[in-house]
Amino acid sequence: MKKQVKVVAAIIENDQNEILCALRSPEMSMGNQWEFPGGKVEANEDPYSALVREISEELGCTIEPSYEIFNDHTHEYDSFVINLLSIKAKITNGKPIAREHSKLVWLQRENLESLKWAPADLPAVKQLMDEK
Ligand SMILES: Nc1nc2c([nH]c(=O)n2[C@H]2C[C@H](O)[C@@H](COP(=O)(O)OP(=O)(O)OP(=O)(O)O)O2)c(=O)[nH]1
Repeated sequence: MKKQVKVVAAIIENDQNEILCALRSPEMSMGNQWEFPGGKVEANEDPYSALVREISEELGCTIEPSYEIFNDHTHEYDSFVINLLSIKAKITNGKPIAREHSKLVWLQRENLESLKWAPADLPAVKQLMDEK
């Protein structure tokens, strides 16, 4: 059976209604694809704590999650199965810095589809584009 991983991803929106998109660096697995920043949920960790931890580690800022799952999607890659939980969040302290990613951009919803997203993210991207 393929390895199963639970991943949380932050949909961070700013006051201009732009969404933070992050480009995975070539050194990361699934390099050069766009994602919502986040990472794997550790054992005995709840998704919201995992999200706050991952964003602090990856982007060096503090977020407040919305405490509801915006999109829950399971996608089968060639080598593993991902359960991706996308959660909306606001930055409460600091400014995001690409510590691990190649690039960070803020995009309006209608422009999200111009990026090459990790396949597991497409349902969340679509849901975001459809909601406004
Ligand atoms: N953070 C994040 N990861 C995503 C998204 N979509 C998606 O398929 N993934 C995948 C990429 C990675 O294989 C995994 C997340 O792990 P991670 O962000 O901790 O990445 P990592 O480099 O530590 O992973 P790995 O090399 O140890 O496998 O989920 C997304 O929107 N955000």
